[in-house]
Amino acid sequence: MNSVVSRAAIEPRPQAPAEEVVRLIDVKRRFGTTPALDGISLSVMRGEILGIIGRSGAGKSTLIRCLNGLERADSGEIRIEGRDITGLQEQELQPLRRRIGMIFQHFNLLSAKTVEDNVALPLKIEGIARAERLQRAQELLELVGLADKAQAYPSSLSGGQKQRVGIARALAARPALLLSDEATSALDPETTRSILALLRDINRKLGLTILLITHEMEVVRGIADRVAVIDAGRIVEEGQVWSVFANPQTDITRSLLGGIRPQLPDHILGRLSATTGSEVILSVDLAGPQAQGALFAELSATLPHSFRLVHGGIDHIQNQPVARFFIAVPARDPALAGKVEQFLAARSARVEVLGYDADHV
Ligand SMILES: Nc1ncnc2c1ncn2[C@@H]1O[C@H](COP(=O)(O)OP(=O)(O)OP(=O)(O)O)[C@@H](O)[C@H]1O
Repeated sequence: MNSVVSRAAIEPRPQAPAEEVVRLIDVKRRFGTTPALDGISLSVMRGEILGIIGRSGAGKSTLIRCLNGLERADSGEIRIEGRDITGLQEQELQPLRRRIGMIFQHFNLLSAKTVEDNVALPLKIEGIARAERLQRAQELLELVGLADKAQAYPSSLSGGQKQRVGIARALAARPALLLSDEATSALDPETTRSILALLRDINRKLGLTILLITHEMEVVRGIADRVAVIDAGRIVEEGQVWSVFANPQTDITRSLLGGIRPQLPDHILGRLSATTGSEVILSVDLAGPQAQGALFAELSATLPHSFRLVHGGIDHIQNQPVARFFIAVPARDPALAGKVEQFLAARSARVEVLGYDADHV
């Protein structure tokens, strides 16, 4: 991964650590009878990466368009660096828009311009002299690992390289906020990881604030500090990424997490019965020190032969262990599953009885 960041490339302004770059208060936007945004309140602090995740139609694009002033909110406040933008005229919005850099799913590069000219374009619009803007473009291309592609045209670049150019261009005018609109959705998993690592690297070293809109939990997991889950124009869940992964509170979040958390294998799920079987199948969710695995050794010592591990694993999110296991408890002693459940719940595990495994021998 080529993501060595030079501090001089962006020259962040030193700021108080707890300053809000973005604040939304009860923002509403309706299209006919559809409430695209139905009372959104949220903050993004300077230097933070906030992931906003939701299914198709949840309101993500409307939120982005309201943030960059392309769409007007019907009511509520949208503050960028403390300034309410909701009542501003188009002319007044322009300098504020320059405080927001954007990267897009399809990169939006100008095909007739070189990489260097694409990156320098926001500075040209600002009226910066050519020599100065090309020097800045060169610094930024070094920042994103593409110093040797300055004279290339976008058509000769891979998707990952095009997005690196997009990131360099978004940073050209030294924005206070980087808005990422599904920026990795068109990329393969490996390229996605390298782009997320680059964004994380820039965020850590330079304190860049990032608001990242996505429908993929993998993206949130890879980069965000905090996550807000949006559904039908409302934030239905919000918190530290590891904590939301460990203990999702809504069905929407659970369904968005579905693809990346261990699930009971289909062949076992398919034969579960609600009433009878040789084993009771339990899911066990753990976070923090209890997720390190010692809990099952303890359970085994306290209640010998009380379970077998069926499936699952330990993940690490924001350096916190987050685990999900599926265990099978013999059903011949009807009280045993209850004892196991009690033992685990007393040690902060979230336990759910999924059913009886009818066919296991
Ligand atoms: N210009 C518009 N006119 C009418 N309805 C709209 C308009 N823009 C958005 N909507 C509706 O508002 C709701 C939210 O749409 P939005 O595009 O913000 O969702 P999204 O989360 O970005 O979805 P996707 O991931 O599919 O882009 C949807 O029901 C959509 O149909």
